[in-house]
Amino acid sequence: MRAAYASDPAQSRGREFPLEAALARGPRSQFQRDRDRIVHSIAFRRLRHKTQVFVAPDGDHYRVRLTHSLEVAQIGRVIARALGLDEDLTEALCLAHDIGHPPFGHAGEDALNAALERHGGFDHNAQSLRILMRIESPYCEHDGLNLSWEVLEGLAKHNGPVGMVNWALAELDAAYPLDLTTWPSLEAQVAAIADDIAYDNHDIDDGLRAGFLELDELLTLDSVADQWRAIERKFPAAPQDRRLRELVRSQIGWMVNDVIAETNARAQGMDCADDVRAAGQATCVFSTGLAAHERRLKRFMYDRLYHHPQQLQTAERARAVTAELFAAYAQDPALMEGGWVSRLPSDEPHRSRHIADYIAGMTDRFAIASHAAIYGRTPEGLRNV
Ligand SMILES: Nc1nc2c(ncn2[C@H]2C[C@H](O)[C@@H](COP(=O)(O)OP(=O)(O)OP(=O)(O)O)O2)c(=O)[nH]1
Repeated sequence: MRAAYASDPAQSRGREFPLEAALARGPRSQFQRDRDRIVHSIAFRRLRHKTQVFVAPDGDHYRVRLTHSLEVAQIGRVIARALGLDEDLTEALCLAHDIGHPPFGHAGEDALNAALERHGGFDHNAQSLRILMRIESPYCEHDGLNLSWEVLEGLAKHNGPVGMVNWALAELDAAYPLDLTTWPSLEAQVAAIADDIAYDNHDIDDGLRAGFLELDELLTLDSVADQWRAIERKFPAAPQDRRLRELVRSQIGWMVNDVIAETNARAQGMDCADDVRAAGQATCVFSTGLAAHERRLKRFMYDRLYHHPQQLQTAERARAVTAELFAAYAQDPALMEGGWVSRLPSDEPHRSRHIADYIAGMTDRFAIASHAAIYGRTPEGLRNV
């Protein structure tokens, strides 16, 4: 049953470019249409070759941004349904939340941010909106996918109210105001916490698979050790790899149930979606106990996996490759493919931002191939799994 504080597609604030009446009356709700526009986008398909944790992994079982986004959507839908929220809006937000990531994940983002230092910097969340509102343009009548206000609002405020507004977001917000200073809908808050639940857990799985993490190290975290002991008691004879899958599954279940209970309690008395926006604080959160565990887990993952010496080395290489691509296109824009050369603005900051848009849209493998074509050798030291 739809909760009073759920977003209602029939009450959507609309789109930047109004839909033809015939389209608006079709069989799908507005948020269903948004979800479908995202699934059919090129930017979404490119996520299959974008870094989650490991750059261009050779192993088929590692997460990439696409499989991560699908896992986020699965978790988001479970939470949304339990809370009576709009599942289509939640799913649209989960599927689109990483669309602005450049190649090589955070390393690529750091390099583009440095390249645009004098031109306002680069931020993957703002870039998601730039892609969806301006860059990917499958329609004849306007630029962008022309998504509902609620989807754009949720993406812009993936991390809550926006304090420091990046230039890209400022530009889009000026054209189509997104109320950046309030909290977003509960659907957006669910998508954000589903993102954390998904990567907190699948990165354990991938870290163990890659040999960057060891089970003994993980068991130094009390809550993980408790769950592991329960699994050992329940399945004393099961092979280790299955028990590890049970561990990840058990932790996801624990987190999901905790979020549902805590959010349910906090949302009591809210009568509409705008009550969530006006709450002045997050409504969809972990309980205090689980939040403390999750912080410890994240710290552990940064120390042992994301900032593992081998990962830092790869990141250094990825930053260099991205910076070298930027330098090459800045010096000779004709190296860019397709219509990117003919659309190149002549003035700054627009010229540099255009080049950053071109690079940010690349998959890991396209960036590696482009670098190889320009510099005459395949960049080394990027892959480690
Ligand atoms: N290899 C590597 N992976 C990282 C690093 N920092 C984060 N990650 C991975 C861990 C997660 O799978 C994922 C989390 O980053 P996201 O950009 O998806 O979320 P984050 O919370 O940083 O930002 P967001 O919520 O999107 O504003 O990226 C890093 O320094 N190196």
